[in-house]
Amino acid sequence: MPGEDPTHDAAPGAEPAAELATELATERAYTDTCRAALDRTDAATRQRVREGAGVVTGRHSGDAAEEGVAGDGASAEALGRYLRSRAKEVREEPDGPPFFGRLDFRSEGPAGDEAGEHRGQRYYIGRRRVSAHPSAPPLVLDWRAPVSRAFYQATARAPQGVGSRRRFGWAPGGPGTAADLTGLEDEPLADAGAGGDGTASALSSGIVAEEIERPRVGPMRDIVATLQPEQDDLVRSGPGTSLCVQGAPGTGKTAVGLHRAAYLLYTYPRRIERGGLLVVGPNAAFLHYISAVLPSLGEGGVRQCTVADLLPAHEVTAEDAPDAVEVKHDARMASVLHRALYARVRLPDGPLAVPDGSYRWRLDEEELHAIVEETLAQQPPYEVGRERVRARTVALLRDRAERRAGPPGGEWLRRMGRKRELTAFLDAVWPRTRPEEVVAGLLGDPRVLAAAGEGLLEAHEQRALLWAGRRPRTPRTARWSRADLLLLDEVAGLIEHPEESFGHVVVDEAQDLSPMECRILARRSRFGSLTVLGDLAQGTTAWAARDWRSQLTHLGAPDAVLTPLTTGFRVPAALVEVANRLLGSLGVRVPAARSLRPGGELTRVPVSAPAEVPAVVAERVRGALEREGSVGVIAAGARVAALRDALSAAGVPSAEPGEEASAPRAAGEEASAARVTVVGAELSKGLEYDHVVLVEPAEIARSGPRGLQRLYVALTRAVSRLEIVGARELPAAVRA
Ligand SMILES: Nc1ncnc2c1ncn2[C@@H]1O[C@H](COP(=O)(O)OP(=O)(O)OP(=O)(O)O)[C@@H](O)[C@H]1O
Repeated sequence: MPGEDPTHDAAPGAEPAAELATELATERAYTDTCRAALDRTDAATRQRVREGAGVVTGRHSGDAAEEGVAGDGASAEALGRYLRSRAKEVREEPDGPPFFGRLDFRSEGPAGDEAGEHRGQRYYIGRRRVSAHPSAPPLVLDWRAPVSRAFYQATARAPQGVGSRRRFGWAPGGPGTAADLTGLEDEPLADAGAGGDGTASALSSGIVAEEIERPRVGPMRDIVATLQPEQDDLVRSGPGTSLCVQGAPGTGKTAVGLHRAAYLLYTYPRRIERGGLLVVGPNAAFLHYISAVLPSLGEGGVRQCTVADLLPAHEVTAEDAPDAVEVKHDARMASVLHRALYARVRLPDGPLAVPDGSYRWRLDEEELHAIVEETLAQQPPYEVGRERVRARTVALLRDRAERRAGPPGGEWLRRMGRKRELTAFLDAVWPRTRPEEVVAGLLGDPRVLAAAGEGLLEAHEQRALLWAGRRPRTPRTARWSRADLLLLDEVAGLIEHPEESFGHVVVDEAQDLSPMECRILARRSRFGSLTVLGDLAQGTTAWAARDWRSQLTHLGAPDAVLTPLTTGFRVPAALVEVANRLLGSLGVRVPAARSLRPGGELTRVPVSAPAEVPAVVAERVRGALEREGSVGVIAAGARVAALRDALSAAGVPSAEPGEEASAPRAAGEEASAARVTVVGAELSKGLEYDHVVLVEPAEIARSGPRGLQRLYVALTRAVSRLEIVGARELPAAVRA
């Protein structure tokens, strides 16, 4: 492995062996200095947390850096919170190399001028800032600091003042001590004069290539050491911009989204941390897979969940027929629910008389009409609307009173606002309600549904929605289905804006969200921005998006900047070629992927009889286990359980996605269960395995209306090898 050999043949600027050995010795000594500083900082942070107060040695050099001495109660509380989370991080932050890169800025020549204040400076770049003392100049800069940008962006053509870029190779998985530093590569930039762009130079780096080729076992890793320029551009876009990344499989969408989250938290801590940052993924296995990335970047406090986790916490005890599910996910339901809710508002049908001591104030029907109509026209949240009607009615009363006896005091206004007659009036024109009442009222009553759905829902769609057998007596006893929770959340959002609103939301596999699911996220990012990640070609749900603009509109970010990523870091060229054959049959227009990784092994394993498939799969898995890395068996969902049993019977126990590390295993089985995962094509989304055994692709292709998309997902999970096992013919769309 190149990384273990200090004399490995490094890219441009490789040093002769003796010089390299000297350089390595110097860098190892620097590693020791950094480690000692890190140990001191961590010990000091722990000490400070124990003391519970004091000056924070900000790890952030952005505007959080000087977050300081607690003055008032509020900032003391904030400081306490910060210290607690900092202490947690110190415990959680894994050891690892203290730096992965070095920049040497030029001191002379035109590039030296370009270097500006960094002229002649040398900077080490790592996952976190390292300094001997809070006020001492940093030994290592955080990768997110502004100057680190040049590490990712400088090229021979546009050196940005950088004379030379150094990359470091470390023993994989090691704690990052001096002994783990195994190699380095220098890339001269400023005097190269011509040739090369960022991508080319990164790819001629043995250290980058090795990182990309490294076998995958366990959860996803961060990619800070090898971020590519176009990825870095996305990662460093500001907090006010919503982004949408249309990325072919393995182009690093997920990685980019998570690194952007880390970047935003570092650069805009007040703005982003106050609102909170949310990462939304498609399922628990995926969330488990990505769960280690942000903590490895020092950001532990980010909420990572599915859309369903954000929904009201009702127990799901009913199941919908597929046609009902489809209507409930449809964007039209938002309008239907809006109508159903506002159908409760009634225009006043008479005057209002409010007693005040021995006197009675009288408001005319027309005046009251105007109040209700104007409030409706302003479209406030329902609950706000009710209070607005109350306030405006009281204002009318005040005008009356003023004309008669001069301005009344605040106490009088409060008394009027609480009058029984006024509340009765409000209950009649703008009654209080709850989401459960509105949704149960709609789905339980054909007349209510017909009125709210008129011109929006076809008769057969209304029939699909109606609770026939399970009509509850009260909303309290209603049995809710999974899709009903979407409706409840929608209505809750119409009644009152959700309390939970995030400063930034990263949404992965966003093509799969239904309009109603998108709206759940839109409601929770009203004052923030979004990073929307996905691939239209991988849309496998019944409602998957076919174009980004409408999806972005549902997500509340119609103006998001749409950027394609097409350079793949996972799937090698030979396998991308097979997957790309499917693109024309998927009903969407997306740019094809091109792989950065040459090679890849594709093996077709025909099986003579369907009954023999499981045994052949077991045999191939056993063969795959002889090589390094993870093995994924991907099949149509309905086949997964049987395959798992067959593998187990053949002595190759496997795990479910996300369970690899904790899979139960008998003596002697350690390696297999931790390395072999059997997963349905649908659930394989976002995951990757070094070796994929793809079982009966024809079955996957026929598994429902988005079967070909599911097959496209399955075909793009392999990092190195893909074996296609099956008794059936390959689907026509993938045949060469
Ligand atoms: N710059 C990079 N350096 C090293 N590895 C990278 C880089 N970019 C992406 N990768 C790796 O490529 C693989 C695919 O990345 P990721 O899962 O983020 O892609 P994706 O676009 O979300 O894929 P999919 O659409 O299939 O879910 C991961 O193992 C990731 O770590």
